[in-house]
Amino acid sequence: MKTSYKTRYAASPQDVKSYDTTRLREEFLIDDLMVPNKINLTYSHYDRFITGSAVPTSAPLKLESIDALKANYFLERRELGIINIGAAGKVVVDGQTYELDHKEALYLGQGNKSVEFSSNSADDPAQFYLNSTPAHKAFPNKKIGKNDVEVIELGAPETANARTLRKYIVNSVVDVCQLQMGMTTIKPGSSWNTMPAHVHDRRMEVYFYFEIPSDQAVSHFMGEPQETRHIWMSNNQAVISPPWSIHSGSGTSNYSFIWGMAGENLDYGDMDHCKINELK
Ligand SMILES: O=C[C@H](O)[C@@H](O)CC(=O)C(=O)O
Ligand SMILES: [Zn+2]
Repeated sequence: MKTSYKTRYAASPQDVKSYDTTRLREEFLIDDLMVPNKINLTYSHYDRFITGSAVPTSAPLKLESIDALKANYFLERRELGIINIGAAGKVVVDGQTYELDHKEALYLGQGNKSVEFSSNSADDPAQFYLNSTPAHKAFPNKKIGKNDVEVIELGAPETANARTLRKYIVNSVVDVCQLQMGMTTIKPGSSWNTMPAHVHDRRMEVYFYFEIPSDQAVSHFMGEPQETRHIWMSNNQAVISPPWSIHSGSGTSNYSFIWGMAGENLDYGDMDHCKINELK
């Protein structure tokens, strides 16, 4: 069995106030991503959002259904977003092959029965990051190449938050039920993402941090705006952000991250911003 999964339940902000470092990490940190020759998944009860990775080496990896879905196949009642952060690879979906180069993405709609991941080179594998959410309507599969994304420049060097945000799977690029995904890259010399911070109680979010140098780290900030906590993150780790929580981070170097969201609406701009000098 090359597919395994863990379950994470939803926690209330009242409870999270009393969590120590260990408990906070047990509930929110995902630290088993990008393991070669495995599909590792985390099933969160926040919006039933699945976060995972597939790193095929010499043999392809098949996306199998997991017991938590009680489904005949993984995408029976789900949609899936895939972003490749490794070398070139392929995703074969019901006989159709999609070539995914570094930082290319694929949206798969509900109803696809067979999904198989492979790398073009076993020594330099593809690294597929996966986000999946419940879906009850089948939208067409779509590859999103580097030229298909919507690019926004945010922040400034003076406030150490200069970054480039790329929207890959949003409803202006591809038809989706509820999944949204994109990638943000912090510019050299800057460290802060998503600052000014925001919450969006309509949607939960998962952040996957990558391109962090091995001797550096990112401190991820979570919690209600007036009751924040932090989690130190290493390269290729993800963190679940409850709908009531801010999700912001500051690195000891620059880095990139993939954000994925699901919930009540598809309005990317629906955020309640927090005043920086009012955070606690
Ligand atoms: O709700 C939106 C998400 O938190 C991210 O898209 C924000 C982000 O990448 C950034 O500002 O750096
Ligand atoms: Zn957000």
